[in-house]
Amino acid sequence: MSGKREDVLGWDEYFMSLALLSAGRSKDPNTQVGACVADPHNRIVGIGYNGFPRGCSDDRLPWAREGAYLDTKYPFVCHAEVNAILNAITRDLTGCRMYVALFPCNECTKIIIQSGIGEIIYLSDKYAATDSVRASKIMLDSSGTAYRQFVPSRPSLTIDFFTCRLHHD
Ligand SMILES: Nc1ccn([C@H]2C[C@H](O)[C@@H](COP(=O)(O)O)O2)c(=O)n1
Ligand SMILES: [Zn+2]
Repeated sequence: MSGKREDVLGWDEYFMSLALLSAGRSKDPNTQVGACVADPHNRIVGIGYNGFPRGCSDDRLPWAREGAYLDTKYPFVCHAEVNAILNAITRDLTGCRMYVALFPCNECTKIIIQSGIGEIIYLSDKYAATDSVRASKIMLDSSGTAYRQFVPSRPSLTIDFFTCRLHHD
C-alpha cells in the first residue's frame, strides 16, 4: 500500500459519531441523547448521555413520558449535555465545542453558556417548536454562542467488530 488514507472521518463527523455512540448507553426508551465536548485542539474533554443521577436506580425511577409529574422521567433525568460538562476534565470550557444529538433545552443551554462553550453542533432539532428550545435560541443569540446543524457527508457509519473496521458507503 502506498500513500496515506484520504477518506478519514472529518472532525465534525468524528465528534458527532462519538456523541451518538455515547447515546447508545442511555436507558431512555424514547429518546437517547449523547453529547461530546471537544477543545480547540480537537481533544475530547467530556462526553455523556442522558440518564438518572448516580446512585439512583434505573429500576426504581420511572421512564414514562406521561402521567403525574413524579411518575415521569422528567424531574429525574440528567441531560446528556450536563453530564458531558460534569464529566469534563476541566471546569473551564472556554472556546470548546459541544456536539450533541439533540438541540439543547433551556436549562442545559444556561449551563453550556456559563461553562464557556463557544459553539454547539447539533443533529436533530425535533423539539424546535417548544418554548424550551425557543428560549435556548434566545439565550444563545444574546450571548453570541454559535450553533449550527451537523450536515452528514455520508448516510451511515458501521462499526464492524468482526473485521475490526469502520465501514461507510
Ligand atoms: N437536549 C436534550 C434534550 C433531552 N434530553 C433527554 C431528556 C430525556 O431523557 C430525553 C427526552 O425525552 P422525550 O421527551 O423525547 O421522551 O432526552 C437530553 O439529554 N438532551
Ligand atoms: Zn437539557
